[in-house]
Amino acid sequence: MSQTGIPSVNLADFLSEDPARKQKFVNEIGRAYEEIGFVALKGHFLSDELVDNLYSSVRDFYALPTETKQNYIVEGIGGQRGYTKFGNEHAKGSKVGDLKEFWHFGQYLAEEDKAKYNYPENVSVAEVPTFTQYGEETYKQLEKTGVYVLRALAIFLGLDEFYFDDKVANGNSILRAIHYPPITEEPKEGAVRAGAHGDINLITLLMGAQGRGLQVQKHDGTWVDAIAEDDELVINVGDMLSRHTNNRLKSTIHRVVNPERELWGSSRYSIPFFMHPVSDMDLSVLENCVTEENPKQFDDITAGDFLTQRLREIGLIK
Ligand SMILES: O=C(O)CCC(=O)C(=O)O
Ligand SMILES: [Fe+2]
Repeated sequence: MSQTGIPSVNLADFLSEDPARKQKFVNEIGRAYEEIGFVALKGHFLSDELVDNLYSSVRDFYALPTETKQNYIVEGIGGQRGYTKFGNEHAKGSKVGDLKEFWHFGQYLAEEDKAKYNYPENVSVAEVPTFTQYGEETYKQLEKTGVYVLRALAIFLGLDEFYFDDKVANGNSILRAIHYPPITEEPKEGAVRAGAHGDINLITLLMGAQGRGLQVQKHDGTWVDAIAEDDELVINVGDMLSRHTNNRLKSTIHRVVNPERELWGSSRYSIPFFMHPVSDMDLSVLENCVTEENPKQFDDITAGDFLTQRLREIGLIK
């Protein structure tokens, strides 16, 4: 167990040559996802040095004047690359904007694949070149970590181990560097740093859950803090994977609460990696996840159509 009731797992078990250790990881993460939908994971591919370097360039970027940051807003792509300003995104079903600004890095395609996927180009920050560089390195290491997590889940679900590999290769994943600025006055209409929501994607790998703030809702409706240890990523199931598995794996509602008043003056930084498949992945419920007790719960849809629907619901596409 990590500090808070979110089960801890170690990817080194899955990567070991010992089949019993590998299966132990599969069982642990699978059971955790059938229950709380979250784990804290050690043994990932990010070095401490890369994490520190990325955070310091993230801080440098957000310290730029607002007008400079706004030069990096890309119109017409629902905030999928570059900068999104404070208050723009709200949780599905909520009317008040979250108390955050963020930046999106997207997939790094080889030149010859660009026409096939038609993703928006990544944006470089002239004032903080290291932000661009460490963002790309982190994107690739988190993507690699995510591929192994999905392999473990494929085994757990009784699929071929490599079932997800070609669905996430060149996928529409997003690395989001978030800044929750200091709170200067009583937030309007109960606005919080991040309103209660489920993530849209297959799985989310979150750097930066070390401080208090992130809370996860249990089946009984109560909230528990999710606080990771220094070397842990918090990894949760998103709505795409929950749909595909007919809700056998749970996309659990979570939020980021405002700190107590004494701590209003401090920022929170966090960096989730939203792992998406390619847009044409069929998210239709897997046959082996339909049983008499759990009949098919979701209509057939592709990942691309599901994403568009959800970006509208959270205010990123008008
Ligand atoms: O800031 C965090 O810890 C979590 C952010 C989050 O849940 C999200 O952006 O989807
Ligand atoms: Fe989230």
